[in-house]
Amino acid sequence: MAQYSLVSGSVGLITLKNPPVNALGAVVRHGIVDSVEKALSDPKVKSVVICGQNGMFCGGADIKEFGTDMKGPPLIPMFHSLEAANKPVVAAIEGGAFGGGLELALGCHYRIAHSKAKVGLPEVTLGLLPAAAGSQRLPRLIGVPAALNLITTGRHITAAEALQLGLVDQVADHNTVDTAVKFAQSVVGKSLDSRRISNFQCPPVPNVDVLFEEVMQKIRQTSRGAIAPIACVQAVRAAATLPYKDGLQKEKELMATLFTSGQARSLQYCFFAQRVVSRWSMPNGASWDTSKGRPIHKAAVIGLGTMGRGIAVALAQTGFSVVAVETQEKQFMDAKKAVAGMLERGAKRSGKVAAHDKIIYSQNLQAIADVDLVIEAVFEDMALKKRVFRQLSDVCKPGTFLCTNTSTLDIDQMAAETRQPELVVGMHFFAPAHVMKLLEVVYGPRSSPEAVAVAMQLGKKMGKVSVAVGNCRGFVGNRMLKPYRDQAYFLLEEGATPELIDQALEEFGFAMGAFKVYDLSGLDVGWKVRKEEGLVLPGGGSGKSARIRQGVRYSPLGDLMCEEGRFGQKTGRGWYQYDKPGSRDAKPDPWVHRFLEDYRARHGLVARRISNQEVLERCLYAMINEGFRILEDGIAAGPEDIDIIYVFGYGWPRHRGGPMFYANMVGLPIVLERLEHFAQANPDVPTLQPCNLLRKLVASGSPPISKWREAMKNVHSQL
Ligand SMILES: CC/C=C\CC(=O)SCCNC(=O)CCNC(=O)[C@H](O)C(C)(C)COP(=O)(O)OP(=O)(O)OC[C@H]1O[C@@H](n2cnc3c(N)ncnc32)[C@H](O)[C@@H]1OP(=O)(O)O
Repeated sequence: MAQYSLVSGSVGLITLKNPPVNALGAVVRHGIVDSVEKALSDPKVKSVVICGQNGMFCGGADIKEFGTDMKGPPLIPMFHSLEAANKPVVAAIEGGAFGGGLELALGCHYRIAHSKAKVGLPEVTLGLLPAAAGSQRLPRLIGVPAALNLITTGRHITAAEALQLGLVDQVADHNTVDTAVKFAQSVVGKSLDSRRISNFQCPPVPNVDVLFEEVMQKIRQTSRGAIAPIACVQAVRAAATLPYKDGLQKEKELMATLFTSGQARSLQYCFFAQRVVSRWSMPNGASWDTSKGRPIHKAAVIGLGTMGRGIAVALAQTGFSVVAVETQEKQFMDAKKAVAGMLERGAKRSGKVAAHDKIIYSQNLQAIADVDLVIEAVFEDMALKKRVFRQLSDVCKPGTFLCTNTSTLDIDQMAAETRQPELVVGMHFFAPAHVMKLLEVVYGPRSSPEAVAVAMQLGKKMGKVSVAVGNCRGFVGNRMLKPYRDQAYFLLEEGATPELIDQALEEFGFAMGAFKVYDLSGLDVGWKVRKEEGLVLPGGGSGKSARIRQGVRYSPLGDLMCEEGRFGQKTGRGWYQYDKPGSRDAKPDPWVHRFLEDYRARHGLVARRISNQEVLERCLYAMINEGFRILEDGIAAGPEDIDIIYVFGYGWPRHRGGPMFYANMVGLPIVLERLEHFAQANPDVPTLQPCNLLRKLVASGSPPISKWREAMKNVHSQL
């Protein structure tokens, strides 16, 4: 609702009330229309202030209404009537004004923001554009380049930046509403013509066509197929080149396309999914609202390789005291230098002081005796990790949480080495750990709810999107990656090239195709693991058994590449060629094509034409099928958990919502039918066999993704 009151004898105060963010739902919109009418028709009222309750101006349109028939007054006429009012209207912005909330403020004659408030037009992140005249008013107010930046990125800016851009008129340090009321009184009688933004011309931009051409080109390169950023540019261009009324019409047309698009649905799903996963639960019933963590003041990182360095930096930048331990002399010296550099660069970017003093370096494990939490990041070797956990259990004070950054290994085996296995959890960071947003928090059968709560809270403090998952090989992310990668290799055997597969995946929207990722992360990493698993045969093996391991189809292509010393970017040669070792510019390599032809000839394989569609279906449906198995096994609490992991950790295009949401969009019967088809053609690939949960969902009429959790309830959990 919106509450109306008369304050200071002459100011009509309209307070938006719709917790938690005062979104502009139908009831609020009715409330605003009624209140404005009261204020404008009351002769006692000389000016109007609009604010939001509980320190929050307005989080924008109510996103939950988007899928409905959206009754109630529309926003644009409401903002026009505010702007046309003959009494000054002032927005008092506390907390934040986002999307429709900022558009409401732009309809007012003046804007006053609290110094801690943030404002922005984040519609693009929801697959939309600011279509309550925001795309037309903002460029007229702050100029085309600045508006383009805010609208196409959706970034939230501080009150200080908003003041500098001329987006707000004043910044208040104390009571914003009081300040706004006084301000409103002070401007009574002043002409409002110059305050009505829709009357403004956009400040002229030299070479406007060139500017838009450049921006559009950049956006096409970076948007990975997302349509909303492009529509945003087109809408701002309309503001820059057309009269307000025509620009508004263009905004409406562009929005009509976006509003019902699958991309908007996907992005809005991601918005809510991100919030759903923060409300974690474990199969034993423990959950975010019943389990409390403990405060962490001092943490330790064990092992200062790539991951350990990133984790130490992330912790220090969050404000934790960190003991960084590395026992090998050379690695220790290299790490100290590298971490200092990372902190310096981070400080330069953020404008904050580098947090060097937060980190104490040591080569001695005894230095961590008094820490509250340890994150182990030593080499991915179970014997080594077990030894480290035994030592940690001896050295640390009782009650210290012991976390492992393993990306695949069984955390329960590590817990078994300690005196308090209930304090052991996985904290699987993604490289580079100080940059990547995702954190998989892995609970084992003995992990306590308190330990999970601590890891989840720590992740949140570090600015990570933390997802609680169960303990199995590869957890959620890497477990699903395996069938995807297997299919990519099988497709090479059947006639594809790395370029063909990567192009299909990148056109789909992945940041990088499977083979570019291999080259980036190093082919030798997986080779080492496969060797330990006994999968690697010299020369890839021979005869029929060369392409079968433990009864299932296996491609030795990755092993053969490693035998050639082709480890990827680091050696300047991998699935692509690079100018020099360490270079990132991947070029197709005729050597790889010949290598594949020789391989096929050796194994009697006849290359066939492989379409982009087949690449997508084989790679993605195999991955999705594993996702359903993960749900079936109770390793992830719901499809949202899987999708958020893929969007934040694996370069899955957000505008496609995550693998499980994508399956829901494609249609479960289609996914099932294609998997059945591929499974029949590849009986030696068990990961293509459709799993029971998928079959069950299809048999029960393919309910929408929001109902999958119900269907999962009756499926047996292995935890
Ligand atoms: C014609 C079209 C016109 C206009 C288009 C729009 O306005 S689209 C909406 C544009 N607004 C946004 O994108 C803002 C979305 N919200 C946020 O970014 C954050 O919620 C916000 C406002 C910065 C607050 O962040 P905070 O971390 O404090 O809270 P949290 O994100 O956890 O949100 C709390 C709960 O509020 C729900 N919520 C937030 N915004 C909206 C919204 N606009 N509509 C509906 N619901 C919203 C959010 O889901 C949380 O709910 P919960 O059930 O607690 O998970």
